[in-house]
Amino acid sequence: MDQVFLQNLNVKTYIGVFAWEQRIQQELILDIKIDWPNHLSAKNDDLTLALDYSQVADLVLIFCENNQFELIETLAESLCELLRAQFSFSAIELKITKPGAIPEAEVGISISRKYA
Ligand SMILES: Nc1nc2c(c(=O)[nH]1)N=C([C@H](O)[C@@H](O)CO)CN2
Repeated sequence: MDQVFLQNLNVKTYIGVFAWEQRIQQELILDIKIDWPNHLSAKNDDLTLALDYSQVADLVLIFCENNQFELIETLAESLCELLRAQFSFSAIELKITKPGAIPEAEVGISISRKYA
């Protein structure tokens, strides 16, 4: 399946399990891959038939700015549901990296969801 992707999307959000984290916005890096049949938009050279990555980015940025979770897993699930409701795709892969969470490594989670 073709995909539309956004890589290294930098968002700011309230995220974390600790009290100090719940008072400050932190940076997360998102990599998003969404299954989308790109041949239709290509054939017609028509953005309305494409999955517009700008619209995806705007939705994700606004959601992150306006919501707060403890776990990045919860944010990931919520974002997949939000994007699926808006754009009706059949599958999504989402990776969230939390820079600076621990000094020794780059850490995060990834999820993959398929819909009927
Ligand atoms: N699998 C996860 N592990 C951890 C998370 C998380 O969201 N998912 N969060 C934390 C803390 O918030 C940490 O990032 C603070 O530095 C720890 N482990």
